[in-house]
Amino acid sequence: MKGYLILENGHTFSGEMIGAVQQGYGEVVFHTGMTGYQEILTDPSYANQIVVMTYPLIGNYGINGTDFEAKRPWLTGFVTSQACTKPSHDQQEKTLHSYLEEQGIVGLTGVDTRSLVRMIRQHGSLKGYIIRATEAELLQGTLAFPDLPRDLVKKVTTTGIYQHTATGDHHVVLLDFGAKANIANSLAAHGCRVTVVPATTSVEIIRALQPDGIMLSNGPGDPQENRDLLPVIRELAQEFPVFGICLGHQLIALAYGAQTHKLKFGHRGSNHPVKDLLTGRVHITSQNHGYTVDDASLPSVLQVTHVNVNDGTVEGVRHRALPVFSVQYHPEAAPGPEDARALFEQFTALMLERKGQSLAYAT
Ligand SMILES: NC(=O)CC[C@H](N)C(=O)O
Repeated sequence: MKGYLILENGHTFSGEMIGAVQQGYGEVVFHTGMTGYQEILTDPSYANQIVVMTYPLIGNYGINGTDFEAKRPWLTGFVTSQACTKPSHDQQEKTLHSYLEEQGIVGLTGVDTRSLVRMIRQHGSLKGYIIRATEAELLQGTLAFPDLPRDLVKKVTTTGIYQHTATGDHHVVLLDFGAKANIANSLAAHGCRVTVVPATTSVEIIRALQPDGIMLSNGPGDPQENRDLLPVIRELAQEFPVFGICLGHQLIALAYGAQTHKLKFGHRGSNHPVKDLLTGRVHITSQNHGYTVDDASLPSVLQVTHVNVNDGTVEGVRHRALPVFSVQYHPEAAPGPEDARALFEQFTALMLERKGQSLAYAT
């Protein structure tokens, strides 16, 4: 069935509908990874976005039963140049098409993604619809492009407290702003017992859980929508080691008075070079963010620890006096390289130090 991606700047791209045959509306963003589409489909940070894959062949290893980042996708559409209909992998359980269909997500394939991505790079991110060609013809000229829903963190966060892992040397309370499963998995792999709590959990409840450290997760939307969470983060940082990833990083920066702004078209891919200013080493990182922390707005209590080699934006900070640090990229990878896994060791070292057992900032 023929379908269109209709952008707010008036441009239309045609293709074939896959997945659920319905309308999808969102911010159209692109991801440059060659693999990792299953993790991208289920990363809650993509809520209300239509994701365009720049790599031309997507779906060739199918969908397996293990690589999900969340129970369901939160994105509103998925665009490819070519969607593979006959995947081949020993763990493959279903095709990309059947997964999208089952999850009620619309996709469009056969799209000229090179020219689409060039347009997004020139204009900045754009809102758009995926829509059946017949429906689009009926609606011609009448489509409105309203602002996208706000406060997405409260939509995607867990509704209740739960234990991800029951045993471990350090008890980490993970504030779920739309957390990818691999954050809790990476913590567990580094010897942590993980309790996941809703984004709006109070300091009193978190304290009663007796954590050794606090993890602030990734999550969707504009970080500035979450100002109500900042006092909680500041208070937790006085008592516990805190590690923030992506949205968690942006919220730490906002909590200490920095500003964030929207990037022209964001960073989404699996090979973004980031320089660690403390060691001089460059790591290849997995990224997915549309906003960034303003370097010039950082208060003196926060030190920039990482920068993006491509565009110089802030990729990590640490507090000068407290055991609080964060990165804009994804050390839990999935999809992506594993260069940055040592950050989890840094976090466990800080928790050990709090217990009076070791030195912090092991390098
Ligand atoms: N992956 C994330 O946590 C993204 C953070 C934020 N929503 C952004 O787009 O910048």
